[in-house]
Amino acid sequence: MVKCIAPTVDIRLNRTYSRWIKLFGKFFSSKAETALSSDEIKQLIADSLAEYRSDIFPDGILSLCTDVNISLAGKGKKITVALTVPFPCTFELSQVADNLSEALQTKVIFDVQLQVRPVRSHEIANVGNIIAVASGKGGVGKSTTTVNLAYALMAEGAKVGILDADIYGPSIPTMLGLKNEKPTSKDGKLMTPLNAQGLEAMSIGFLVPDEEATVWRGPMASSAFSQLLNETDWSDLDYLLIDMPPGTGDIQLTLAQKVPVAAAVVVTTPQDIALADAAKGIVMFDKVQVPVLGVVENMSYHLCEHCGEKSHLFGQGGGGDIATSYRTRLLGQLPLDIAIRQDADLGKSEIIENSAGEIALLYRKIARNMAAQLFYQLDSRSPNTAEIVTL
Ligand SMILES: Nc1ncnc2c1ncn2[C@@H]1O[C@H](COP(=O)(O)OP(=O)(O)OP(=O)(O)O)[C@@H](O)[C@H]1O
Repeated sequence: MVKCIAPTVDIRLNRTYSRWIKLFGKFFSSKAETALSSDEIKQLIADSLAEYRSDIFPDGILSLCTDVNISLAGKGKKITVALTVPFPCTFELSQVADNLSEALQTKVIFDVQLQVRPVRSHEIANVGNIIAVASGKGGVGKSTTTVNLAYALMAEGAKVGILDADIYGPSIPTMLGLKNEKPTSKDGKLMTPLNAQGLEAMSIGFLVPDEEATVWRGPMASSAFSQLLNETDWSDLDYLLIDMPPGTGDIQLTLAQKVPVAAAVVVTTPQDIALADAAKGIVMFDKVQVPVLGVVENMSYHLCEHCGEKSHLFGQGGGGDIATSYRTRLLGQLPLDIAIRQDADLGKSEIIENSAGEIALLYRKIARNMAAQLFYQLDSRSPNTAEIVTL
């Protein structure tokens, strides 16, 4: 009988790469000195993807990816891992690929397809999941955070839109560098959203002068908002982020009820007064059965430009405490940083400027956490999926 020997390729594990050696465990110790067969390499990669653990992959990468295909080209000079993921996570997977490349001493690349399923059914055409970004108190950086999270989701691989529900003080046009722009319409019925570097945007600020909307009463403001939501020609978005008006009054409650929001994120600063209002925000979403994915703590700390020392100007630990008290989670913390303020004023974003910069990476991590939470908490196969409340 002829014994079939799998062809070997010139790939050996990198002995010095301790993190992955630990992961590969006994396989490494038996194989480190020998060239590996292509089947062994594929198995090794599959095992390491299954074993990998992080906040967004608590049960490994393979447990939730589909269409996984590992292929070797050019006699093992390049390994491609093709897979489909249910939430955007490009940066984390690129780090995994880098680690594998180093451990195997050959180029490993991930060919990632994103397939985000809507967790709540609704009538808004071409929109997957609607996420409300809210704050109990004004001025905590909710709009700035919404814009940066939108770009961060895009950098992680998603198609994203932003809807400015802050009818009384729309700041999204300025923050996207679209002040004085007007939406057009192809059919005279639906408005084509404006496009800011790939991010689709709609705001009352594009349609009426600021002073005009400021005097609208509640019902007028909420019907203007419904029109913006329903009469915009979005193009196949994975996520639509809604920049909610600050506060927890009637207008916010009406919007939270009227819009088929899949979930909400609450932005706060660590000051006591902001935290108390953030708590009211969480309670408001609870009331209308909109799950809160977590809290983003903005202006958490300041890093001294000269000595690098971290100072907590507005207090410390508040965002985490409130998340724990209200049984949600802290999605992340952002510094008080002049670059964030300047970008917002100039209609730019750190993520567009440099998607691998320090601040961009913080926003990207929060965006991944948010999208992963939406998937895990509200996976439509789970009994926790929100009921649609139609009023
Ligand atoms: N992390 C940050 N570092 C520095 N400046 C920030 C940060 N976040 C927001 N800002 C600045 O704080 C100001 C308020 O931000 P923003 O308009 O986003 O707040 P808001 O909560 O949306 O306000 P409101 O809803 O009351 O209009 C802006 O000038 C913005 O540039």
